[in-house]
Amino acid sequence: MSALARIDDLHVSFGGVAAASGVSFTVERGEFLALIGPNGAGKTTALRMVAGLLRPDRGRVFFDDHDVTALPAHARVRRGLGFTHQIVRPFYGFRTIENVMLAAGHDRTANPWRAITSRSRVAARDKARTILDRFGLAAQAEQSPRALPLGQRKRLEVARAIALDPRLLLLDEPLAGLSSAEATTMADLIRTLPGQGITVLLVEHNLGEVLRVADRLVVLDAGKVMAHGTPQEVMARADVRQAYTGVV
Ligand SMILES: Nc1ncnc2c1ncn2[C@@H]1O[C@H](COP(=O)(O)OP(=O)(O)OP(=O)(O)O)[C@@H](O)[C@H]1O
Repeated sequence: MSALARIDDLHVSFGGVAAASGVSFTVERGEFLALIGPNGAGKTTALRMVAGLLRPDRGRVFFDDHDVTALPAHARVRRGLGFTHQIVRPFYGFRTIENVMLAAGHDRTANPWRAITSRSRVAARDKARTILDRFGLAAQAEQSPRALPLGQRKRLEVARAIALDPRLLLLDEPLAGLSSAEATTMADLIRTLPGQGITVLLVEHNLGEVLRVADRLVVLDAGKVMAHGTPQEVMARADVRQAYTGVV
C-alpha cells in the first residue's frame, strides 16, 4: 500500500534564509513518526508546509496519493489532514466541552456556530464527551478552558483536533512546557492514536519521550533530512548524536 503522505523535495526561504532545502520523506499508514532535529533545523516549517499553513517555494505534498500542494489548510482538514498548534488556542468564550463540540459537529454543518445550536447538538455533545473522557478531561467539561492548567489545555488542543476525525494528525510540540509527569501522560495518549486509525506526525524536542513512543524518526538539520529510521537506528549514528545533542 502506498504511503499516507509523501513530502517531496520541499524548499522554502525566508528572506535569504533557507528553512527547507529539499526536504523529502514519507508518512506510512498507521505509524507514529517523529520529526526531530536541533533548534532552527526547519521542523516547524516542514510541518506547516504539510498542513497547508505555508506554501513551499518548490516541491510537493501528497496526501492519500492526491497532490494537495495548492490546497489551503482548511481544505486539507476536510480531507483528513489535521493539525495542532504549538501555542494552544482554545475559544475562551466557550466551555471545554463546547470547544470539542465545535469540531465534533463539523460533519453536520459547515458553520461552527450551528454545530452547537442545531439538532446535531446531542450527537456532537456525545462525541465530545467520549473524546474528553479519553483525554482525561471529563471532569473539566463544563469549565472554561481559561481555568485549565497548561497540561490540560494542551490535551484539549489535541482533543479538538481528534474531533475533526483526522486520518493524519500533525502535532507541533505537544509536550512543550509540560512537567515530566504531564509529558509522559500526553505522550502515552498520543501513542494510542495510531491504534485508533490516526497516523501521527510529531515535531517534538522532548527526546526521551520521542524515543520511548515513536515508531520511526526523521532527523532534520539545516533544512535537510540527515537521517531516518527506527529510534535505535537513528540514535546509533554519530552524526545525528553530534548534530542533535552535541555529544559524539
Ligand atoms: N516566518 C519566518 N520568518 C523568517 N524566518 C523564519 C520564519 N519561520 C522560520 N524561520 C527561520 O527558518 C529556520 C527554521 O525554523 P523552524 O522554526 O522551522 O525550525 P525548528 O526546527 O522548528 O526550530 P525549533 O526547534 O527551534 O522550533 C530558522 O532559521 C528560523 O529562524
